[in-house]
Amino acid sequence: MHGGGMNLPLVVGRCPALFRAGCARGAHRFRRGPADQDAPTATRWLCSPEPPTAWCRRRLSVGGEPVRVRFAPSPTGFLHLGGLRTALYNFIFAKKYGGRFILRMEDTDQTRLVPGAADAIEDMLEWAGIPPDESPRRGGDHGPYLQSQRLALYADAAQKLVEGGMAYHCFCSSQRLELLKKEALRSGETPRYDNRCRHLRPEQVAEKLARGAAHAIRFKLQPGVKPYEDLVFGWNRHEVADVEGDPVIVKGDGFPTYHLANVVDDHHMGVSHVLRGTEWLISTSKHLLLYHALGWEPPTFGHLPLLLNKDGSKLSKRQGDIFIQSFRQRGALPEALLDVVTHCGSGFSSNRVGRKLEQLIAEFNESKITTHSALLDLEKLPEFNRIHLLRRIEDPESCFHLENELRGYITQTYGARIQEEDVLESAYIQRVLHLRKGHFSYLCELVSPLYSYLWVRPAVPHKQLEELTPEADAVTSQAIQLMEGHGKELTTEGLNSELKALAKKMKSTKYSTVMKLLRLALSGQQVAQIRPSHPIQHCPLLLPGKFGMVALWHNTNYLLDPLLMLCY
Ligand SMILES: Nc1ncnc2c1ncn2[C@@H]1O[C@H](COP(=O)(O)OP(=O)(O)OP(=O)(O)O)[C@@H](O)[C@H]1O
Repeated sequence: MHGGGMNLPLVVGRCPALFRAGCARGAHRFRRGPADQDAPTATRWLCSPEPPTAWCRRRLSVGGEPVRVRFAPSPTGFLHLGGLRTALYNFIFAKKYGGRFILRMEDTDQTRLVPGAADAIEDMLEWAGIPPDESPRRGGDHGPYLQSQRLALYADAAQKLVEGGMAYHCFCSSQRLELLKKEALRSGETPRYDNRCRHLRPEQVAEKLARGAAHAIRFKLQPGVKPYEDLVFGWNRHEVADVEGDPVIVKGDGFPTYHLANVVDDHHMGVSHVLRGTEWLISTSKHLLLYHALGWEPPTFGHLPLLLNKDGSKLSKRQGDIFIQSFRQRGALPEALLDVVTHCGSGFSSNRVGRKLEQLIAEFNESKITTHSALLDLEKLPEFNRIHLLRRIEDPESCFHLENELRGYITQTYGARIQEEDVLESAYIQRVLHLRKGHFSYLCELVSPLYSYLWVRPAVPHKQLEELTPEADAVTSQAIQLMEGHGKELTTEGLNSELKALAKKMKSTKYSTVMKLLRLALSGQQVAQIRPSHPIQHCPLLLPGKFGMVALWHNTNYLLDPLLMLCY
């Protein structure tokens, strides 16, 4: 199975034989070769012909050079869950190894910039609890952190490459490039630049530059790419010159392309580990050629699996519904979103919900990151959010913030309809939060029509109550007396037996009708709201179903008002 190696076009992955034999990182010095001619769909695994070289092999520099990782989004849209996942892994990696987490904005594609996106991305990282140590907003020793402000560095690097004969000016028009592309497609080949301008004589180049001819700069791809060890994918080598034309590194507008800019920035910013999405795996050999040509030591690379939509497509900035801020607006908590992006596997020994960031950092293990991408599962978000809301309610400081947020929702939703100002008081709101915790997934549920009785008196027509029983007035006035008599000392258990006794005294009203009547009068609800799927032992003052509202109103000193209404 492991034969001798030669120039193979694509090298990705681990040797299944070794992997099965227990080598976790897969195939040291093995690479995937082309499929056999007679078995085109099979994969042959071949020995790597050359041992990996030291410069492409730098390991985690714990205790040595500081770990510096960067999250480098393009502000061509807002942060989405896939980006959040990659940012989180960078953050965790930095914190685990005592390093620094850098945010760099890759804003060189000026045509696609979205106003406000750069700021919004940084806002969302902060909101998610994974703030960068260095960033456009925070600054740092290796700034500026916006690529558009680092153009001189790219120009220097490009000039160095041109002067060293490793890059050249390309004067090909867009029409010619388009034609090349069309011809390739017509003959069933992969389009690639034919490297024509590589062969221009120096005087031809000088003449064109002198008359101001439009041009780009292309990097000369050299054969003989060296293998490198990816933290996730193991040994890799992509003989890029065999399949691609020389890539543009500086565009006609003077801005660098991703390939040059990220190499130059990672070098000047002292980035030790590049952890980015797998879509860049194929480009890494190209980047290593650039490092080599510039005489720089490359960082260690780790390509992270992508988050995919259910249809298998990559999450994209063009999908508004997966933006972090839209989840935030809908009431999702950052901890719940972190659960969503870590729950789909990879990087942790186990898949647990409800971990705090410190636990994620402690449990992170980069050797557990898998190579396969993960499908985004948003169905679990409400449940994750419920768990984290419950935790926040139990923490006094977080509960105080929730209280304020909920007060905002109440005034926004009910405004002038609020008759009793007490419902806005801290004690009352906190009480509601504690009584209902574990029963709602989003804070705004507490101001939904289902819960309106908590904030405004229900307007239940007397006639509707009488439809339940002709003894409606008698039942309600006796219930009032009962509550007045006991005051705050009435427990739910006590109330339960008292109401049973009350029902017995009635001529034609069963106990169940008494409860229905009170529920309707107090809440405006025909049916009990407590979700049977959730245990209610956390809510000692709320009995399942029928007693819920009575106990709540009573114990919040809000007691008899709603019942009194019935008397008029
Ligand atoms: N779906 C995804 N899952 C995991 N990581 C992702 C995903 N999409 C992007 N990333 C990573 O997030 C980082 C920032 O990406 P970027 O801002 O370019 O987002 P993008 O969605 O890829 O952009 P675009 O939609 O413009 O292609 C990169 O390292 C990228 O690999």
